[in-house]
Amino acid sequence: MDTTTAITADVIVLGFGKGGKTAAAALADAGKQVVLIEQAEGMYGGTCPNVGCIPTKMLVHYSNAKRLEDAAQEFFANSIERVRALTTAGRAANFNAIDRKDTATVITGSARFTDPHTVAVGEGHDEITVTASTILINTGSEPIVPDIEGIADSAHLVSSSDLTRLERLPEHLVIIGGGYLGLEFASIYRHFGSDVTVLEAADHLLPKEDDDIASVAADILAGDGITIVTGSTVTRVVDTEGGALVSYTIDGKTYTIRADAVLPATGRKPATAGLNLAAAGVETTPRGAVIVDEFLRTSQPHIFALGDVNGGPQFTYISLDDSRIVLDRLLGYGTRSTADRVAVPQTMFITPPLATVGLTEREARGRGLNIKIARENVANIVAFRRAYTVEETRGVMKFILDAETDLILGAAILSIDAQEVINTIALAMRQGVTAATLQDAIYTHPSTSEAFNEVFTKIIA
Ligand SMILES: Cc1cc2nc3c(=O)[nH]c(=O)nc-3n(C[C@H](O)[C@H](O)[C@H](O)COP(=O)(O)OP(=O)(O)OC[C@H]3O[C@@H](n4cnc5c(N)ncnc54)[C@H](O)[C@@H]3O)c2cc1C
Ligand SMILES: NC(=O)c1ccc[n+]([C@@H]2O[C@H](COP(=O)([O-])OP(=O)(O)OC[C@H]3O[C@@H](n4cnc5c(N)ncnc54)[C@H](O)[C@@H]3O)[C@@H](O)[C@H]2O)c1
Repeated sequence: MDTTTAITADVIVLGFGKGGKTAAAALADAGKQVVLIEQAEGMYGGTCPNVGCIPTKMLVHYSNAKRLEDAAQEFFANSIERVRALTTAGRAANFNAIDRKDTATVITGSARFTDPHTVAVGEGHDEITVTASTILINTGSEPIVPDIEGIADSAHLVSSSDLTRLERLPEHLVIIGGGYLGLEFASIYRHFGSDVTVLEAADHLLPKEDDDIASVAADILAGDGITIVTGSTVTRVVDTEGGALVSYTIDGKTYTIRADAVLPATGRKPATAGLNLAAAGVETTPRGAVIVDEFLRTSQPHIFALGDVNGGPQFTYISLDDSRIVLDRLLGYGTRSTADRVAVPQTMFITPPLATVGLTEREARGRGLNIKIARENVANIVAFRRAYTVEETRGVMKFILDAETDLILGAAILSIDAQEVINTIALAMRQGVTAATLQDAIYTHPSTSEAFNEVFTKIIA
């Protein structure tokens, strides 16, 4: 007897990520029958509000609020509890925002394709199949656990998700990889009171940034007591009664450190393994990313891929922008594309945060551009009084300017409020606003934007 439940819809959305949920809501509001399939109840709303941006940024906030007299473990546990409250509320709001619509349904279970128009959830008697003319893949990405002897079986292995809900503050956290994720957690856990070691394979930290910016960031992290070991190859993790022993080599010499918790932060790969994309005829790269064109169409024109799963930059706002492109194609004029993106900023939420946009000096010189460089340390920018009022004068601001047109080609801002003011710079770059205009603008006082009144006069090259 066939007990499979078969549903027909207009649109299936696989995964509750930023792009998928935004598109699902808009399509349902436009009268389409939408089925959104999410594999885990704990992930309604996707990575960002549950185990990504939101809990980590709340942990940045709490870890920075900790005073010397606060008991580390108690303060940490209270902070995690507040994070749990916020993520729980967010999850319910996200679920209701879709499932309460008359034309939308959320199904919970892991989805896999059975043919180009059909997706199945569950097994045997519990199987549900959904067929639709349009399918959006928005299954995100998952951490890469590096191929290091003993790491996968270690009882001390933790994921980034674990670090947003741990019950006990680790005494010593070892982080493998000094990228966005690794350095944010290094900063958070160090401020809560853990000893933190970052083992980075590259010869120096933040190799994509200019050396002058990377070295200020490295000095700030080291000044906060984070041990950063660059040029290191982690070879082995061995569990002992006293914790995990993590061995690494530098120039052929082996060192071993003890850890309560070991976080691999060596990148995230698109989450496509369980989707049975072959049944849909959807092609992937060797890394498992769904191959898309600039309109986010896959090798099957009725199937789109949004967010981390399509191998683009792994940021929530990129997934959101992906939804704008797909919605424009499904409900609008079909002209919007990834090629429209100019000056997309990013922020690493260490303390203070490092926000960047556009070209680095190295990239600009590599392209043979005629540039000038404005740069000043935060502590030396007299107009930046806000930094003194909040007692955080660490950092640097750097701008790469076109020497002929005075247009901004790139920026690196390592300072308080960097995550905010970088958006002004990105807007200026998109709108063709010159450095002189930003320098002469009226800003509120005391504010971080005021630094622009001065920093553009600090031409160093
Ligand atoms: C710790 C951390 C901190 C971060 N901080 C920031 C930040 O500050 N700012 C920022 O912009 N970005 C940040 N990011 C990156 C950001 O979270 C991601 O780029 C973004 O969430 C990706 O969204 P998405 O739409 O691609 O999918 P996701 O939000 O990842 O959602 C995909 C969903 O699909 C589900 N799924 C997977 N497979 C299946 C299946 N087979 N069937 C059904 N459902 C499935 C998953 O459970 C998940 O809920 C952070 C990431 C991490 C891990
Ligand atoms: N604030 C944010 O926007 C934010 C925060 C966290 C994560 N994210 C997103 O999540 C993605 C994943 O972050 P991530 O930090 O894991 O990846 P990443 O690619 O940013 O950094 C990985 C780092 O690990 C190093 N590495 C790789 N293999 C190694 C090894 N075997 N041993 C030691 N070091 C090794 C790399 O040199 C690199 O520095 C990022 O691309 C980012 O887009 C964004």
